[in-house]
Amino acid sequence: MDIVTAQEMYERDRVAMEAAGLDGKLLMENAGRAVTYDLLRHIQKEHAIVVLIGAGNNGGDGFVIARTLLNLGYDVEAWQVVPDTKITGDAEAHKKIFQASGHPYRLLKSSEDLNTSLGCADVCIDAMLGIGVKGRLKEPYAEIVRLCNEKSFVRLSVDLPSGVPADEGEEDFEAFQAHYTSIIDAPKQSVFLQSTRPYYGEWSVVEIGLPPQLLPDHRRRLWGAADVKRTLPERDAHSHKGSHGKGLIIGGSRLMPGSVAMTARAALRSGAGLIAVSTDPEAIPSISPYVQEATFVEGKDGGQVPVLEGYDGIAVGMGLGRTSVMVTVVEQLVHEKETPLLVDADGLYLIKGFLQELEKREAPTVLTPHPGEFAHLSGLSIKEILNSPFSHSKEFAEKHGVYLVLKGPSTIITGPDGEQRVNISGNAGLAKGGSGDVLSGILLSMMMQGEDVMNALSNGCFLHGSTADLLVQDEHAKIDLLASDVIEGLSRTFRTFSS
Ligand SMILES: NC(=O)C1=CN([C@@H]2O[C@H](COP(=O)(O)OP(=O)(O)OC[C@H]3O[C@@H](n4cnc5c(N)ncnc54)[C@H](OP(=O)(O)O)[C@@H]3O)[C@@H](O)[C@H]2O)[C@@H](O)CC1
Ligand SMILES: Nc1ncnc2c1ncn2[C@@H]1O[C@H](COP(=O)(O)OP(=O)(O)O)[C@@H](O)[C@H]1O
Ligand SMILES: [K+]
Repeated sequence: MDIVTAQEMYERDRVAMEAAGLDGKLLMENAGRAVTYDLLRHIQKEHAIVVLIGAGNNGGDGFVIARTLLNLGYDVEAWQVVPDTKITGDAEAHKKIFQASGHPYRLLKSSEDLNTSLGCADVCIDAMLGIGVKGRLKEPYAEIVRLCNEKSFVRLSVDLPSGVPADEGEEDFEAFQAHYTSIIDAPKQSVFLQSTRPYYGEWSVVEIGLPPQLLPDHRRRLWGAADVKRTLPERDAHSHKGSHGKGLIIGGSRLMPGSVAMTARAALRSGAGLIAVSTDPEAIPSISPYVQEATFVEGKDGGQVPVLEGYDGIAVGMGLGRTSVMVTVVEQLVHEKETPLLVDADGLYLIKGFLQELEKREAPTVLTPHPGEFAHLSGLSIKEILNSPFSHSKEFAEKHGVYLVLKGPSTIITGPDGEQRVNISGNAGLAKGGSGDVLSGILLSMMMQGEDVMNALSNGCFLHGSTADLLVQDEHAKIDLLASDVIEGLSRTFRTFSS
């Protein structure tokens, strides 16, 4: 499913109208009706409903929604919150159809009148502003939004919660706090940002009849279960352990043995053929009982710098520490151009001095930072990253020729050519030490088994998160879930996808 900016959404509508001949009024009818039937899941027949209608096309959707609900026999009060002169174009056409259907609307004159009406409502449908919002809300919207947010009714938004910007990069806003948002055609960037995501509440996307083949491809997609089903490599009946990748994991130290142990076990649970671990010899006794299938490699001259040849993929950084020996290891990895490389945790700190050289690697380089680590790598502040994760990820990945997995509740995976995928599986049970180590193991394993790196990374992120989601449905709560539980839960997720 495509993820769009406001501009890209207007472009999709324009293509539908100009290239496919879909009339704007028809699109609005489609949108309004699709949203109505979606919202009905949250409305009961005995509910008193208020529909708030704003000045633009989002308000036009509101007239369609109010008409459809009234035609279906629901108890609806339609409030136009701007003067008649503000309702123009397709929205005005739908206002006329609404009136021709014999339905009355109320015009906002004072906020007291509206407040009385809101006081009697069970459900409030916000069709005030959508992707056309610019800057902070002006009156009367700002006051209405404040009134609505204080009420105890169910708040449902059309396309976007009014006031929420569609695009990343906007910091200064005030918005309707929806319990549920019915998104028209495609999720906007703000669905995935830390600051704007909470305003949407739960959400889903309704289809409005745009012609898929004609729509521009912005190469920014939400990666879902259907994509995983379509692209997850099948295990060939005639395969042997060498067919599924021989991986090397460099990490762990005397005081941090657990991280590399989890990465190795997660890689094996995700299908890697062979896993070798290069770690501090003192850490081996605590790692080996946890991953009996792994082997251990000794560095050159008995030291900690391993031989890097002979692997299908290498992961470095988990629990590695930041000593000068490790700088040498990372430097050699950067110069070892032919093996796919994944860098996480301490590895990300150590690789900063070699960023300019990554472009020269022939095999894929994957960096998996959380926002704090990305701030260190990029020199940006965490706030800047959280405000504009799409553009900063893209710029960084293109500049350094790397795959970037920017982790968080919405994880953004960016390729060196700027293509982006977003994963939203997972839950706050993953917000714990070790979750990232498990993800690294899964990603290493996926990269060794599939040819397409973007698919491998997107599938790995999805499987990691959806395992956590499955686990909190029955066996665990978000509070007690451990990273090691996710490793053991992978079997269940893989069975779901291979059945
Ligand atoms: N064919 C299509 O395009 C389809 C579009 N569809 C629907 O249309 C929506 C987009 O419609 P849109 O472009 O009319 O924008 P929308 O969000 O309704 O608002 C525009 C109004 O907001 C006002 N305004 C702006 N900022 C403001 C502020 N800070 N504070 C106060 N007011 C502010 C602005 O005022 P102005 O700046 O012009 O004075 C203008 O009057 C989209 O989200 C979807 O729901 C569907 O029907 C499918 C087909
Ligand atoms: N609130 C959350 N919702 C969904 N996924 C989350 C959440 N918090 C963390 N995660 C996921 O958990 C992992 C945490 O990785 P990371 O920050 O590197 O953790 P650590 O370094 O502690 O192992 C990432 O895959 C991230 O996407
Ligand atoms: K809205």
